[in-house]
Amino acid sequence: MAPPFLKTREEYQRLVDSVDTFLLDCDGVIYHGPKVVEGVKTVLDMFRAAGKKVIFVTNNGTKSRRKLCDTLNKLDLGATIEECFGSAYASAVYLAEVMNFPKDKKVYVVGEEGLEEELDEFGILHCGGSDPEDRNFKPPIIWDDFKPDPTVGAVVCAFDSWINYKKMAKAMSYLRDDPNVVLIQTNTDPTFPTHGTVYPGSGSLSIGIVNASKREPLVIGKPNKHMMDAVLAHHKFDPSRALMVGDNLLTDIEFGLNSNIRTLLVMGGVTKHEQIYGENPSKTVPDLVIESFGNFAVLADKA
Ligand SMILES: O=C(O)[C@H](O)[C@H](O)COP(=O)(O)O
Ligand SMILES: [Mg+2]
Repeated sequence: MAPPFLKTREEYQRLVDSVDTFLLDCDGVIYHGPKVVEGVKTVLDMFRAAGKKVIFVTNNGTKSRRKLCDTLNKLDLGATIEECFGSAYASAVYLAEVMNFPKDKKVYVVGEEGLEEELDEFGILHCGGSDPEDRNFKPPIIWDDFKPDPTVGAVVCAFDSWINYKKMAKAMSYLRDDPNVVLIQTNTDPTFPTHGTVYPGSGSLSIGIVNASKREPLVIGKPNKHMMDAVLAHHKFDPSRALMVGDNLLTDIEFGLNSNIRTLLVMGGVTKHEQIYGENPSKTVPDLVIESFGNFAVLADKA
């Protein structure tokens, strides 16, 4: 059955009254690229003033918790680092605390500074990433130039605006040459919303490495439990009074479903109206739908 589309002030109020903890996706819910979604500041201020817990949960692997917090605060959203979680952080937690990644091994990073920062926080050695040697690639490919680092024990792929053939070839060869080298993807989002449309996301960038290596990657970000484990290590909340708000059915809404948390889908991000209300709707169904998270701002208007 198609989920209810919330439209009235009364419907918004009833939902808000039933929630103590809001888990908020970022790209597509809080901001679109550099722009904050209209009404979101008012909504967050109102929720916090009412004593509600707000937790930001992004799959964006370019942002460390610190960077995510800075991004939110540049938009005047008053975030604290304790409220901020990302797939880069959850990946570092997984490597350090679940895998006990050896201190003398390195991660080959297909990603940016935010991921490197989180690895540094956990004392995990890394190479690749922002190293100019890997970023400044121009054809032709000089195959003999690549001297593999024998200490690489994992390849971690995140969103990487500098993705190039050299990085892909290096990542693939670490995986090809040593079955003990593990492949981790921070997240697999095919697209993300920005500048009024959608563009290739992290999953679309790392799929070539997955294909070439023929490895089954371990995926950390939403909808996987590793992301929720990272949040739950910092925050206790009653799942029956929590709400996962997101724009992506396969990451955010599945994440809520996997965690037994109600879900609210916002439009205007990566999901199209027909995926919910069309003739062949998605099998992933949110509990509720709203045009925008900013719509709750009408509740701040006492008139
Ligand atoms: O490509 C990516 O990494 C993701 O699409 C993107 O950044 C998702 O962020 P989220 O919507 O989870 O905040
Ligand atoms: Mg999103």
